[in-house]
Amino acid sequence: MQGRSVAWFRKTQHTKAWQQTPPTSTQQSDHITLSSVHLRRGQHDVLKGLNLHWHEKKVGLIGNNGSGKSSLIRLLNGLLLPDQGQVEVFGYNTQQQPEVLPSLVGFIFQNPDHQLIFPTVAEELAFGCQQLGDSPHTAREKALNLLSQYSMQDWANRPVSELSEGQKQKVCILAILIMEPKLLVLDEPFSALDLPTRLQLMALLEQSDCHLLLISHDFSVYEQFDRLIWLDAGQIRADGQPADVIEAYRNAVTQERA
Ligand SMILES: Nc1ncnc2c1ncn2[C@@H]1O[C@H](COP(=O)(O)OP(=O)(O)OP(=O)(O)O)[C@@H](O)[C@H]1O
Repeated sequence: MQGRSVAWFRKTQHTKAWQQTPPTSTQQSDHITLSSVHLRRGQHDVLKGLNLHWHEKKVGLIGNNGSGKSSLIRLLNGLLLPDQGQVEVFGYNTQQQPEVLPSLVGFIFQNPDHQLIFPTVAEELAFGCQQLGDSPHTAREKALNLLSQYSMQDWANRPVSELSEGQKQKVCILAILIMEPKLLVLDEPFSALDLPTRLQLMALLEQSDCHLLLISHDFSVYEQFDRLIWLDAGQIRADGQPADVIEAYRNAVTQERA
């Protein structure tokens, strides 16, 4: 997705849907389920009858370029809808109840510049709260509280444009976490970042209580993950403990190159 549309999505889609359509306890579940999902994009059958179900907190998604990872994650907040089959996120069908999804599912993309739209850090963080119905005063208080929680009080008035890439990505993550999504989806969020910054951001994510779905070509980030899914040409090729799935993927790539 291009940057402008990510910003647009955050600005327009994080509406007051949560207040308008509060999820009921009977509706909510801890599962995400894709049932017989077919997805066609352009001339490509990207997903071909995909069945996938998970409840684990930290799940990774790997696969070659073009295997369908980004398409799959866009099904989780209704940015894409399946041509056939169903997607249910915490009990909500993405076709039947799309209005609830922006409050449940947060996205972080590779390039923070595509996501950040306000001049200062505090304004950026407060924006999400205002979208969820807080007054400007309450939203700013929440932003300052969150910054203190992460020992970043002095970041409040820093101009976003003067932050490094890693610092911007940190602000992006906080700007989504402040909205308390139940699922946070990250598409290659660390690819431009050095090792210390990656470790710092992973630690930040691990402190949060939400479900994570992470796409990364850097497999070291999956060490502490509960589950890793390997998507190959729109189908699940392996699914299980990260170490096992990474080994299977590496072996397959090595054999295919031989
Ligand atoms: N906007 C689009 N219109 C048409 N086809 C698309 C579009 N975006 C992706 N595709 C096609 O869908 C298929 C899967 O792409 P997708 O971006 O989901 O793969 P990916 O696994 O995320 O790849 P990468 O690792 O390179 O980001 C590819 O064949 C791609 O050409």
